[in-house]
Amino acid sequence: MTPERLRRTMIFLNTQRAALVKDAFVYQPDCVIFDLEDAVAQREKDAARIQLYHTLKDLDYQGIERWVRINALDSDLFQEDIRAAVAGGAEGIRLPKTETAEDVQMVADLVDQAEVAFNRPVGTTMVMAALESPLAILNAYEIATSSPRLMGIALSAGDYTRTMHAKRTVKGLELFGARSQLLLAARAAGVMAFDTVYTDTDDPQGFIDEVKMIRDLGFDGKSCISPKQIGITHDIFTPDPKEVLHAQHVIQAVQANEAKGVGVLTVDGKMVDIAWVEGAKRTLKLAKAAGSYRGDLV
Ligand SMILES: CC(C)(COP(=O)(O)OP(=O)(O)OC[C@H]1O[C@@H](n2cnc3c(N)ncnc32)[C@H](O)[C@@H]1OP(=O)(O)O)[C@@H](O)C(=O)NCCC(=O)NCCSC(=O)C[C@@](O)(CC(=O)O)C(=O)O
Ligand SMILES: [Mg+2]
Repeated sequence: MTPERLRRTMIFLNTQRAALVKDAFVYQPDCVIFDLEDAVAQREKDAARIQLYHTLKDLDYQGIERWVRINALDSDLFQEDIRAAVAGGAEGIRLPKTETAEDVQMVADLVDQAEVAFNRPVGTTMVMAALESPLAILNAYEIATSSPRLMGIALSAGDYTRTMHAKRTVKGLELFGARSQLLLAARAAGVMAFDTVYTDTDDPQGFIDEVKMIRDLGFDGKSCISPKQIGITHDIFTPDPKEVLHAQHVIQAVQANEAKGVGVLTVDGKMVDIAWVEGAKRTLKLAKAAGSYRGDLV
């Protein structure tokens, strides 16, 4: 249930605002998230859900993956949100404020029922769990392994810092433990890992620094709130030509030397062995997906 594709950017769209929703594909994010939760005013929830259904049915997002952030499980809205998302044909559902594996399993059961009710292929709608509290972070591995529908887990720092009584800072020390635990859980479970939104849209340097940091930590992508954040994130997640060349050298050299019975060697002045090959392949996959590598090593 984790179709391999790039998910470097997932931009939130307030489903209440038709103008945002109708043009979002022009910014070319990897994914959009139609928000029915916190961005939508309480009295507009039903209108937003109806708009969501028509958007999913009628607008061509040109291959951009469409996710729906449903309302949380402590509301009386999420069941109808799931039905509208599945009926409209969304690729996935993002569950906010996920706390336990059972939360995901309950949503997965409702998705099963909706797929049958609306004649969608059973098992095709993905689920992503947003972890927004200390309990969620402590349960990260159980959540990450909770369902075959689960594509990935995402950190949500706004609610996480609120529930931790922490202060959101530019350097992000307050998120270090949560980011590490979430990543460990995602990698151990074999699902994707997404970092939280950066809310200061007028601080490009702070955003750049944060995206570089989360890329280096190992995240697959970032939740975004503004079109300004999409190009920056894609650029940072695209390996530069030197990295692409080095990755090719590593794969070719390790393969050639393996045949000669040599395990460890020097490539471009750096020691490498078989352990470096997977990272090199990941670099080439990212470059290939971004159109900057056209070779056949991956
Ligand atoms: C912040 C602001 C109001 C600013 O608007 P402004 O209009 O002042 O912005 P400008 O920069 O002036 O816009 C320039 C041009 O881009 C267009 N444009 C702007 N934003 C766009 C967009 N998102 N998609 C497409 N288009 C867009 C705009 O229409 C204009 O187009 P045009 O007029 O044609 O020039 C706007 O961005 C916005 O609504 N963002 C999404 C907010 C949202 O959904 N929050 C909920 C999710 S987070 C959360 O809940 C916390 C979380 O739960 C997170 C977790 O779970 O991970 C946790 O706990 O941490
Ligand atoms: Mg939140």
